[in-house]
Amino acid sequence: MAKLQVGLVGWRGMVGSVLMQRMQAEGDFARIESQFFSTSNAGGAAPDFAGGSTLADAHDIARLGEMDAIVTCQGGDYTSAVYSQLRAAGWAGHWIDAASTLRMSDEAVIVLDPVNREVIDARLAAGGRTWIGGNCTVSLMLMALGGLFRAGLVEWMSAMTYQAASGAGAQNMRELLAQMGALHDGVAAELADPNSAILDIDAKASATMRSSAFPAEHFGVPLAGSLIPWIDKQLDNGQSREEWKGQAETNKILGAGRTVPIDGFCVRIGSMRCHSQALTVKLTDDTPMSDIEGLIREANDWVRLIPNERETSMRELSPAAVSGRLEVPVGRLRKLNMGPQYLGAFTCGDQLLWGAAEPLRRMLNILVDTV
Ligand SMILES: NC(=O)C1=CN([C@@H]2O[C@H](COP(=O)(O)OP(=O)(O)OC[C@H]3O[C@@H](n4cnc5c(N)ncnc54)[C@H](OP(=O)(O)O)[C@@H]3O)[C@@H](O)[C@H]2O)C=CC1
Ligand SMILES: N[C@@H](CC(=O)OP(=O)(O)O)C(=O)O
Repeated sequence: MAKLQVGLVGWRGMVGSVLMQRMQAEGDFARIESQFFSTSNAGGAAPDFAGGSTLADAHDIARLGEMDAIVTCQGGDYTSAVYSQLRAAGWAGHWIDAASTLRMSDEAVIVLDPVNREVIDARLAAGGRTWIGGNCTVSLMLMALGGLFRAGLVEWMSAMTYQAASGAGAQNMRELLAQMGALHDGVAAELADPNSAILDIDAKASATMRSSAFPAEHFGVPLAGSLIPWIDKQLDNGQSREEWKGQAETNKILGAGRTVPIDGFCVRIGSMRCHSQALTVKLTDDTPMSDIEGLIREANDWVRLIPNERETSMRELSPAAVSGRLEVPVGRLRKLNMGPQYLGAFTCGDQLLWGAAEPLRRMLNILVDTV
């Protein structure tokens, strides 16, 4: 059988680079015929790892239209510029996209196959052609607690997030490190002197952070040594758009009849590429902890239950431990003081893997296996 012709757009960006790493690691390129596209270097050389050849123009609708599937990590502006033109030209191929632009449209499924494979399969059987990766925070939360949702145990949930710089883009990751460096540079002499006063060091660090010379072009404000209590756009109801996605995308991914209320606050913190979340779950009944742990543990191959103990939690449930790994640890599990139906949990995951690239390459492989 002929291999799928797959167009890859946005492959050298941050999400795209992680996707390329994962596709190489899993041998995905051997299963497809790949054609690389570029918005900036058409005619240039395609990357060696996929056998070379020439980059095609990512705005050439006729060339894109020759693909059986297009995988794009190029961003929402590109999706807005190209997707409807391609469909209007009669293209019936599969569109797999990291950007949020099409997520809530009726024709699109938000893909996270360890959680919603049935939803994907049903839409495939019905002729679905548009597959969009979910918001990173939502996908990571569902990889951690999908077992409770699947069992119908979640009456409502509140998610308080601690989101990494990578979610804002590559330049923001660089700026976070530049901010850390500037903070250190500002007090290096005092730090080298064990007798210097801590309050003097603190005052100097605060002054550095507030100075107009502090590098904050991308975040707009200090993140290192501070935090940012707003992610994405402001909505009329007082939520940030990132907070809005929690309920909207979770329920769409699950494809259930009932809407599970979800709300909370999304906060940017100074981690590099792992998003963490403190979750409060109102359970539908007083389910015993052993059942809860079993449901979470057995939900998929990547969730890892961390016992609610100090040493293990500190060592294994943090961005430093999880960065670059596909495992999604979840721990701090305990019933809360509010009553036996209230469960607390804490989870941490790499937002460039399960939060962005991994669901896309897995969707491509589902297509390779089924169409
Ligand atoms: N950042 C994240 O955590 C997540 C992002 N997404 C979505 O994924 C999409 C892409 O995001 P992201 O990967 O952060 O975007 P990037 O800005 O890293 O990359 C996007 C494109 O910018 C172009 N580009 C220009 N200069 C450079 C350069 N020096 N190095 C690399 N690429 C360059 C490339 O296009 P070309 O090669 O054509 O010039 C590249 O494909 C967005 O829609 C975003 O919403 C989804 C989930 C998480
Ligand atoms: N908004 C996320 C990253 C992201 O790109 O999300 P989305 O794919 O929903 O736009 C963050 O800042 O951490």
